[in-house]
Amino acid sequence: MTTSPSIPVVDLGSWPGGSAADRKRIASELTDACRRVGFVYVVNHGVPPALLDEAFAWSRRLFDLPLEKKMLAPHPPAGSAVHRGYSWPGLEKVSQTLYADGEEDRAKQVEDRRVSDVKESYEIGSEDSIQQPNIWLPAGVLPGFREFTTAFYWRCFDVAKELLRALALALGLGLDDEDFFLSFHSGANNQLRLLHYPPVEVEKLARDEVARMPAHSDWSTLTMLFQDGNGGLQVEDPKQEGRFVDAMPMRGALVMNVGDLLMRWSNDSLKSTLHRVTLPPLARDAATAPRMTPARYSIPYFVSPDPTAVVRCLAVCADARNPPRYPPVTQEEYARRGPGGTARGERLERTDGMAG
Ligand SMILES: O=C(O)CCC(=O)C(=O)O
Ligand SMILES: [Fe+2]
Repeated sequence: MTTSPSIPVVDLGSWPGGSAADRKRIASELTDACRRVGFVYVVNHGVPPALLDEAFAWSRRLFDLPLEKKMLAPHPPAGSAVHRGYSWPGLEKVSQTLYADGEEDRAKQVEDRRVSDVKESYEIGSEDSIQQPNIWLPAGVLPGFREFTTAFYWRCFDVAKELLRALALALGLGLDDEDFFLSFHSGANNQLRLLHYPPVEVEKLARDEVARMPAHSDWSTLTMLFQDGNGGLQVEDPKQEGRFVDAMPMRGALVMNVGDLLMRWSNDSLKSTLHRVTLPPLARDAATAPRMTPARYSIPYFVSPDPTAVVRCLAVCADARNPPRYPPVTQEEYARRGPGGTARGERLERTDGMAG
């Protein structure tokens, strides 16, 4: 399996216990990738391949359950602020309205989508979150699922903490204050998402008669994504608006991307890049294209600040010639605005009113 040339690869292997020089180099590589592309493959991140295989196996077991069993943990109806539990195929419709730089009132492009996404998902948060209580299947339906996924949630946060430390180090926040971002992230407001895209007709996907996940950015500080080997994730080319490149699967790697809040914190110097899930590369070749795409499983982990954390433009990212572009906002307020809330003059709309 290959990677995409335009998405950098960063090896985190010598980050823990590495020399100061090693850590600086890794931190700069990661942060440069966030500046240029907003997406980066991270290898040797510390989640063992066997644990990832187990996570995907639990995801398969969950989605293999009959619909009526999965519906025993239903995602709350549209309009609810709670984004937990099982979303059945067609419930969610991701769309994004793009606005000219920072201006909320001038629509540059308005997407009016009539099709729903052919995917199902299950959202898990921390057991400590009061605002976002988990919605579990009744005991006995998938024994072991709750225990595995809650432990996996915190395992992912261990990796996220190192990524947040590296970003703080390279941005030069204070005197080597690696823990700057961590002080806003207790981990309780993150979200683990299991995603399953069932096979769909290649022709229909190619003609936009069905969708998997249309272009959007994430609301998080950062997102870590684990994907299976089937492909389909695409990332907007930072040099050419509207052109998307494949983020090819790379076994064992995670794909990290900058979310809207980190972009806001960094005064747009780190990029929250549009991405989407569409036809996998194999299915685009007319000569060999199967009639149906393979199924796709992916596991994003959205890392967000605590609800009362104030996201304020970092002093090191602004000066007289480049003043702060956004007023300070709490995570809570930012999330509460829901569709129409702007991170960088963009809107992310979902049928359930929440986003990762
Ligand atoms: O399935 C994927 O690879 C993408 C998921 C994603 O972008 C999201 O859930 O925000
Ligand atoms: Fe996303």
